[in-house]
Amino acid sequence: MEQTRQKAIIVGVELQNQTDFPYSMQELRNLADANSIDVVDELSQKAARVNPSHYIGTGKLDELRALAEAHDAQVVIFNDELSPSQIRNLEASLERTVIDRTILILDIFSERAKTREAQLQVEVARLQYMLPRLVGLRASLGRQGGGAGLKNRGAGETKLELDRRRIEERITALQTELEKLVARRQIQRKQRQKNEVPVVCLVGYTNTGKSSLMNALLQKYNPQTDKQVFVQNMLFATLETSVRSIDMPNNKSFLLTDTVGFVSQLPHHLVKAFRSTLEEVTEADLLVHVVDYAHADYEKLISVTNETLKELGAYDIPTIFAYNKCDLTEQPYPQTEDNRVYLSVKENSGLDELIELIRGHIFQDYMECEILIPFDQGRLVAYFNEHAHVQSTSYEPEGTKMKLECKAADFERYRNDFIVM
Ligand SMILES: Nc1nc2c(ncn2[C@@H]2O[C@H](COP(=O)(O)OP(=O)(O)OP(=O)(O)O)[C@@H](O)[C@H]2O)c(=O)[nH]1
Ligand SMILES: [Mg+2]
Repeated sequence: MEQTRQKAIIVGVELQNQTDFPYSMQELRNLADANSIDVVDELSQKAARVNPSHYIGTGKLDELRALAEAHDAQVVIFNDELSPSQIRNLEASLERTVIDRTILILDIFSERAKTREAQLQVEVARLQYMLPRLVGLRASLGRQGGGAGLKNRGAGETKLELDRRRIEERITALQTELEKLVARRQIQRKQRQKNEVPVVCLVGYTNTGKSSLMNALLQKYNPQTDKQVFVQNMLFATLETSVRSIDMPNNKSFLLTDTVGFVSQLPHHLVKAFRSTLEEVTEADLLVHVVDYAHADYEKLISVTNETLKELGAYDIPTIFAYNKCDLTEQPYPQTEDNRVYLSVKENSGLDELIELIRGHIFQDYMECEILIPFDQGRLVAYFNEHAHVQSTSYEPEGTKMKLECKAADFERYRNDFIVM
């Protein structure tokens, strides 16, 4: 049964010289919507800084109270992370549930988390956020007892007894469990590194089509696979990292990683908790930055993603751009321009162009050569058949002649075992 959606007012402070304010309020609306909350009105204030006690000034606060009453809105959502005392003061003054941007994102994450690792990460982030806010978060804390999401708001108000110590103990226990999972993931990653298969990572703002792109490439190159990933038209459909091998013809393959989408002001605790998941990004050989080119604010979304990458320490990894959803724009596609491919994953158009660009980046160190392998080095013939793209093979009196495209590193490694023609 459809639950009755809560009504909320969103509130933001526009700082001086802030250029992205309207956009950030829109994003807050989307986050509320993803949490099944209806935004019925919004209130903003221009100020040099956020009011330390009540986020907004006294006059605005009166205005906000009147607005909430007029709309019968049970919830007020603030566009930044509130301090513990701000939450306390605002709840006392508004007599309504007070939510900030951070808890909104945390709630979406906890509702979406499917794997144990993602669930642990979200819960750690959420508990760390709550710890200093125990007194303020009267209503919000109730949710802890009843599980994820805002749906249980109010129902657990009496469960406030979860005291600081129990929360701290719980964080420790969760972190211990998490470390075990992380260790396992790191072993897998080391194994992959040893295999020297290049790693390409899809990054981008949430809902731009990263997972769709992953599925389309899998469909194209590994059609027999049943390892498709989850796609949905919503914020943060993906919270877990998936790694798939894309096996192209010519014995060339790479690993493609799909991961969580970004949003502006991704809460600090969350980034920290997801660090192990996101480490995959920092160790990639190439990033494919997926852009929703049909989004009115796509440039802003690109810079949000770049900011997040910088925060993760992944800013200097070679990057190419996939301008997706061109089917919804006037832009001609498929088309490649420098480091950019205009494409539509939905229409299956532009995938070849994208793959070409990816290949150009990760297989730069491939070379073409013609070699003669003496018969006593027969194992090399087998090796190149498996690891290189062999264009022709012929058998000469002195050995096997092969024309092939192989890794420059392989060429160097076996340089003394064959004769270059
Ligand atoms: N019109 C159009 N829609 C697309 C295209 N590619 C993806 N979509 C849709 O965009 C929505 C989001 O796709 P996902 O692949 O889940 O996006 P994502 O980037 O993985 O999102 P998160 O995991 O939330 O970060 C889905 O509804 C897709 O069907 C495209 O080329 N054109
Ligand atoms: Mg996804």
